[in-house]
Amino acid sequence: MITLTQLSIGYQGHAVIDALNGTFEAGSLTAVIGANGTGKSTLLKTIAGLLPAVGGTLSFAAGRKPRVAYLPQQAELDHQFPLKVFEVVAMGCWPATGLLRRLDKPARARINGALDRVGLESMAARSIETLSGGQFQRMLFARLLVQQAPLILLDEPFAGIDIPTGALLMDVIDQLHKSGHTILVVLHDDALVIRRFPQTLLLSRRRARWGATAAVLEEREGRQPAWPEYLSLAQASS
Ligand SMILES: Nc1ncnc2c1ncn2[C@@H]1O[C@H](COP(=O)(O)OP(=O)(O)OP(=O)(O)O)[C@@H](O)[C@H]1O
Repeated sequence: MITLTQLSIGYQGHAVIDALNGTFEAGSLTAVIGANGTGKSTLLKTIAGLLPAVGGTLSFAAGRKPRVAYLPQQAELDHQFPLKVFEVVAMGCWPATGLLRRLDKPARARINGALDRVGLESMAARSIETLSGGQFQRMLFARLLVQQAPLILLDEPFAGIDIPTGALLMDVIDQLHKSGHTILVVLHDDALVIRRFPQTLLLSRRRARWGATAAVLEEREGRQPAWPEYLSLAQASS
């Protein structure tokens, strides 16, 4: 679905990370992990087309970029906009219906079904300014369900979210994965990555590791000593 060839990403011509090579296969579910500042959000923004690549190429299957649904970190979103929950979820229909076309019955049914799926059926008429962080994220996931974009990019979707909401949203991600969407998710929770993400891209300042999650994490753990050196010495001298 997406192939990166010697891709350098960054800002104003300065690379944050250089020479990324690899492929996100069609229908894959990949966790993008790494320490703070290693370029995870930058990579998603570049794939979404919001940032130009600093160098190298980003190519898409069939030579055409698919429709993309991109969810930035919550902090980058405006929660104060004067819209109702239903209206935000209905935006997911725009690629199919156009901006000004009235929503037909099947479209309304899709929107209501998505609100139901994320447990917001009773909040359709609520103003989005009144939503909690978890409710806001549920609403955005309902829009993803309506949108049905082939490529889905999620930047830390569970940050600041309560556990039941996180579990529900992870199930929605699984549902989208099973129905064939290609999904990249930036995460900081290794336990979740191991349990639920078949593929991992680990970004670091030196080089990226890419592949089956168990192999990528094993390689990373393998590089770290089990105990810090000073502790081993202290034990040896006691
Ligand atoms: N608009 C910008 N202009 C210039 N540099 C930026 C900009 N946004 C981010 N950076 C820098 O690019 C680097 C990568 O940032 P990015 O947000 O992609 O990291 P990240 O891996 O997503 O980090 P985190 O886990 O903290 O969210 C950082 O050094 C950051 O300071």
